[in-house]
Amino acid sequence: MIVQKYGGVAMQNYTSRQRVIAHIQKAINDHQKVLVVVSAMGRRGSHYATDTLLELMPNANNRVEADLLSACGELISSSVLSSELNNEGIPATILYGKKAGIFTNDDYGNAEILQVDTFHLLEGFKDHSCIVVPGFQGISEYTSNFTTLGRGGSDLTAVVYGHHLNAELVEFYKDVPGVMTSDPFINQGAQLIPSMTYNELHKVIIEPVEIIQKRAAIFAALHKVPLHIRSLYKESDGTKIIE
Ligand SMILES: Nc1ncnc2c1ncn2[C@@H]1O[C@H](COP(=O)(O)OP(=O)(O)O)[C@@H](O)[C@H]1O
Ligand SMILES: N[C@@H](CC(=O)OP(=O)(O)O)C(=O)O
Repeated sequence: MIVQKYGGVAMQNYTSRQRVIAHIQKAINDHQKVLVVVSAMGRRGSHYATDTLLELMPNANNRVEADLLSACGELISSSVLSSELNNEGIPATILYGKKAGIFTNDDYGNAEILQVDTFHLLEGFKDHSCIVVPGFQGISEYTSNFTTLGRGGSDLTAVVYGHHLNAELVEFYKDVPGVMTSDPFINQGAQLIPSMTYNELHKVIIEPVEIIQKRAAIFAALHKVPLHIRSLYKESDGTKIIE
């Protein structure tokens, strides 16, 4: 069983999601079961991207409402992908809200995960090779409100599931070949790093555009979750994060 995470760029349109579906099919062939964590579609300006949704509430002073609004992006994305997988003949199911099992405190916008309940995921895998879950969100243990896990938080969702489900691997499909010596969109001479330690990964996570969310990298290092960061588009081997 593996976990795959697809970010906003991978989920942005039908064509990119066709690549997502091809990677999921391959994962089912190779690993039998795959948990797919998705982010909201696209970047600022795309209809359902997190930043676009948040523009609907420019003066948000109620963090309950802001988190509910942001969580909608991943709910849209996961429902669309699950439907497209089924249309392609890949029987997938979607789990969200309490059934996704990520329970948090009430620190809206940057909630802390208090408990992970994998019951419904394990039940789902009895009948399905593929389960799709919206990333970036949890449910408050105290109020049952939607909460979010900090910007870039779908990475954390994926790593947390990887740990609690004892996944063989957590894969991240990005718009870069893997982790490079620096951001290739800034430095064209950047080189792919084929493998690195958790410590080395930590050093290349530089704001504002983090290759992987810092909280996710810290959690992965703490629990030794095996990570593979790779390209959605190119048949590159990407970067393996090893101890
Ligand atoms: N060292 C690095 N190697 C590769 N990409 C990097 C690096 N540092 C920053 N980045 C940036 O990280 C981005 C990928 O992260 P992100 O956009 O959060 O992915 P996604 O949302 O698709 O999961 C790349 O588009 C790139 O601009
Ligand atoms: N959509 C959320 C969560 C996330 O992880 O997105 P992405 O995987 O596209 O970075 C955000 O923009 O913060």
